Amino acid sequence: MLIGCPKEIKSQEYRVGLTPRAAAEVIARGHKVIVETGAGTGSGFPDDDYTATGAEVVATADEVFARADLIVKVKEPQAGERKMLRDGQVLFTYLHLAPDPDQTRDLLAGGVTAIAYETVTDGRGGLPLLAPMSEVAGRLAPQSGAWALQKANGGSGVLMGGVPGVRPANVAIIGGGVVGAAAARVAVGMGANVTVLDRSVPRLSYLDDVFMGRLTTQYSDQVGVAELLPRMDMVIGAVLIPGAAAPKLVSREQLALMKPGAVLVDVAIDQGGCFETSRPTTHQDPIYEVDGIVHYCVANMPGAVARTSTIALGNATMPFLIALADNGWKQACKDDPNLLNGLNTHAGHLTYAAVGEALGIEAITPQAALTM
Ligand SMILES: NC(=O)C1=CN([C@@H]2O[C@H](COP(=O)(O)OP(=O)(O)OC[C@H]3O[C@@H](n4cnc5c(N)ncnc54)[C@H](O)[C@@H]3O)[C@@H](O)[C@H]2O)C=CC1
Ligand SMILES: CC(=O)C(=O)O
Ligand SMILES: [Mg+2]
Repeated sequence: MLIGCPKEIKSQEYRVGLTPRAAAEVIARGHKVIVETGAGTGSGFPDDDYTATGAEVVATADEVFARADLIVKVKEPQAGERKMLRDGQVLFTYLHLAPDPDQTRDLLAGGVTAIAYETVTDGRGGLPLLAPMSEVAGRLAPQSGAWALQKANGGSGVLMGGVPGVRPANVAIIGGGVVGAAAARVAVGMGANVTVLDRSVPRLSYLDDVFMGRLTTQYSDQVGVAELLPRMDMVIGAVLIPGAAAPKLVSREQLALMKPGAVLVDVAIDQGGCFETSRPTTHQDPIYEVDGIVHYCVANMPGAVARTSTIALGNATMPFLIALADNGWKQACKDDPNLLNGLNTHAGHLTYAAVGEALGIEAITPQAALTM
């Protein structure tokens, strides 16, 4: 199989979908690899690292898209990339379709077989291809939020850890999954006073256990969130209902409950965001203010630490990439129901129910797609 990896073109996205190690692995199994020149540079992998594995480095994304059977990427295909995708081509990347009707329409119109990293499962209730980037974004969230709290950035001027005699920042993390736990770890480490909210009591028990009294857990309901807001210096949004549009947990009206210069970090922005006033921002222009509250809503946070993120993502995608290359997408998905859960579009059909519900498009089952 010919596997193609273009250079990412989303704003300030320095990750790459295929590491030289992954290229070496599939080439050793008899496959061919083409990589766009410069694709790995932002992650510290020059073209030579790819050519050393036997991969072919080509000058343009057009050539990668025109020749490859399987395209491996990081971010959802941008409008220009979607024009280059072909009927029957397999795309393996993050998609986040629920809040993105334009992308969904283009993938369906193009007849692309698209497997979304964020909905591949592991059979233990986890999302193995989302988790590594959630670990990164979670660790970054308090750091980015602390920067936004600084006066020069519009924040209230509160230091995360306080100082002797002055209280630390109050930080609420809504959603205690992978992002939430990683964010808690860093926020606690910075000395903040941390509360984690979740709807899963077993998850709250787990966090209560592992943090051994260094944070507070709270069941997440509307009244509880509203009661917390007036005291918080920072609220980190980290909820997920897999594949679905994020539920809105803080309304615009509720911003008035918050302290002026408090910060909202909406990590769930890639699924549409969990605060009503969130809209996606970029690393170039990461924050904006609504009613005196600073919003940080970067949809590709891990791109900021591309070296770490690319290697972590490459480790996680490698076994699935090998299965797709060795067996073809259909057999690989028949063999592995967890990979099949990643299928979001095939031959003009949407194959993920939660995306269909969010966008009002009828979805078929992924099993039905295997018969087409
Ligand atoms: N902006 C970025 O660059 C990145 C964003 N993400 C996003 O972060 C979000 C969280 O991802 P993970 O932590 O991996 O998901 P996860 O599935 O590990 O955790 C989500 C948690 O949210 C909880 N939850 C669901 N509804 C809730 C509610 N109404 N109130 C409180 N908790 C609720 C669930 O019980 C679960 O514990 C996702 O939208 C993901 O795509 C992940 C990586 C990078
Ligand atoms: C998860 C995701 O969208 C990202 O890492 O950018
Ligand atoms: Mg994203």
